[in-house]
Amino acid sequence: MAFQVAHGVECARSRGSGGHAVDRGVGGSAFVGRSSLRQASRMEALHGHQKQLLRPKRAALARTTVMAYDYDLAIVGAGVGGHGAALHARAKGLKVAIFEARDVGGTCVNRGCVPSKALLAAAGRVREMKNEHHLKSLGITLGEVGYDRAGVANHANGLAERVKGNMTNSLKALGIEVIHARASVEAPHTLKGSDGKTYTATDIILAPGSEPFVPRGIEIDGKTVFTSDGALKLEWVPDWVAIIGSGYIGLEFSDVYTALGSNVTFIEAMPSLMPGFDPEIQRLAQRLLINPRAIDYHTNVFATKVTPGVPGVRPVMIELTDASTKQVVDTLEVDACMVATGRYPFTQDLGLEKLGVELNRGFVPVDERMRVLDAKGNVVENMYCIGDANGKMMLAHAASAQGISAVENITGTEHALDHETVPAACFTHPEVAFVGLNEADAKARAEKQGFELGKSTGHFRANSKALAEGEGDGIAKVLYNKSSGKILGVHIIGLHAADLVQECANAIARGTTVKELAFCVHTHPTLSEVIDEAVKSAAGVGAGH
Ligand SMILES: Cc1cc2nc3c(=O)[nH]c(=O)nc-3n(C[C@H](O)[C@H](O)[C@H](O)COP(=O)(O)OP(=O)(O)OC[C@H]3O[C@@H](n4cnc5c(N)ncnc54)[C@H](O)[C@@H]3O)c2cc1C
Ligand SMILES: NC(=O)c1ccc[n+]([C@@H]2O[C@H](COP(=O)([O-])OP(=O)(O)OC[C@H]3O[C@@H](n4cnc5c(N)ncnc54)[C@H](O)[C@@H]3O)[C@@H](O)[C@H]2O)c1
Repeated sequence: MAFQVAHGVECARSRGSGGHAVDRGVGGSAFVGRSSLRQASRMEALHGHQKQLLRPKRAALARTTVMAYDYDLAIVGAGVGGHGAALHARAKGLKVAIFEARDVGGTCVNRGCVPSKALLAAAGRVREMKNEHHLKSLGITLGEVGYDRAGVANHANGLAERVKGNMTNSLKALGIEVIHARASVEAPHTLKGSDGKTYTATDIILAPGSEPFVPRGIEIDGKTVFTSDGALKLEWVPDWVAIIGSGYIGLEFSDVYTALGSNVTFIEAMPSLMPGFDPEIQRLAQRLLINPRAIDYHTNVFATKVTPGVPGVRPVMIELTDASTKQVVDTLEVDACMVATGRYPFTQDLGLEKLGVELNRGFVPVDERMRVLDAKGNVVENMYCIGDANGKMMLAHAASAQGISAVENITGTEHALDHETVPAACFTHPEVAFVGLNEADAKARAEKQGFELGKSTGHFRANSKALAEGEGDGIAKVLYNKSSGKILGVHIIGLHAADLVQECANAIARGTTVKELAFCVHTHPTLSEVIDEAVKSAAGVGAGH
């Protein structure tokens, strides 16, 4: 490790004040919290990072630090953010501990991305096999299609367990100490565990994630009124389910429920469904994901009171209040109600006030390098916050990218993640995905910076692969700067949009122009040619299959 290498001494292990393993330099001064040189070089060799041994920040510390810390890095929360940070820190040779109060893998693995995608995969197949018209167009006939609810639920929950196990094993295999306790900040460099112990570290990354937000007036009973936490268990498939909120979670679950035979009623506070998406994509989504399905909706209304029911005895009652007039306008009676109204940061008992930090609607304020800021806007030294808890972007891959970024900064390489290059996807059938600016924001930027905004569209209906699959619905819209050719945003709805958007995210990240992308050869016949069509048309490059 840089620390020991800089001193040219080998370290011996001893116990620190908190009862944790610490390393002491044989020369007498305590270089505590550094893993042994042997261990470190094994890890460095393992990950091919030897060249980073002499990091500027660590080398400087080596000359001055005599503080005794248990770890180089302590991470609070072993969700995808904390896990990503831990693996990268270990690859960089740091001695790492990670605290987890509940389940390794956090929301994404146990109550989010993983089980929801498993449900969507099973439900999607049911939808496809029940679509006689679609199958007939491919020349397929099928008998009656059914599904076993418990089997579908087991698929989702079994997968979550498996991924959780893999993540736990990966932490242990790399020598990362997993501490099963809730941790809170006690003082600089110091955490207090719910196990009663005190832990110290040179740097601390907070990654406590988020929990479902339930608006006032809504009573959750976990059976007839539930959040995504309850819905993912798929304990029953209600005949009629109201979904409050038509964001990512609401949309994905409307896909699952309608495929499995439920009727869905959306309740959305904003004037249109899917308010977070580009308006052109919204309109197409309405045509593909809402209108042909057993879905009705109420927009511009809040669900102000929800009273649980008793299945087969009493319905769930939902009071609707007009968002403009604030008058109660309707009461719905349904079998079940799913609340998908966003998530709140899980930061209440973190103890950050001890360091002068003021939470912003619960979110931990950070700068672009993920460093925590105090109430005066000053950096709190050695304290970072990543993932859902900082509110920059509530996505799994954003959380782990922020974790890696924080570790880069901790180990002396200045790094700021460009969130405009982070793609997002909603895994409905077909999928919706985007990266960068939406059209309104791109227009505003063009006006402000004085360039002409270009817009070019590729169509799934003109794509051989999509047509071969019988899935010719959808578009890919590319927004770009007409002077520089640089891509500002891409919005896709259509088959495998979530995979297609990656090429566009990479292009934005690298500053690739529409012309450069148009000269990159796209495989035929693949869905990637939908992007090819859009960028070729933008760049004035002839195409044609
Ligand atoms: C239904 C659903 C589907 C989703 N699907 C997707 C998707 O397809 N793609 C996508 O990108 N994102 C998806 N998300 C969002 C994604 O799950 C989150 O963005 C991601 O989990 C955030 O990661 P995180 O590490 O910040 O926090 P979390 O995953 O919430 O992990 C935080 C962890 O910290 C622990 N913790 C909290 N406080 C403490 C403490 N004081 N001490 C010790 N441990 C603590 C918690 O127990 C938890 O395990 C989905 C979310 C939901 C709810
Ligand atoms: N595929 C994915 O990447 C994915 C999937 C699921 C969740 N997530 C993440 O999880 C987070 C939470 O998802 P979400 O769908 O709960 O939140 P969201 O913010 O995407 O959508 C919430 C919706 O609820 C509406 N709403 C809020 N309060 C309301 C009320 N009282 N009555 C009626 N409507 C109301 C909002 O207008 C909004 O449209 C998101 O930020 C998302 O990033 C991502």
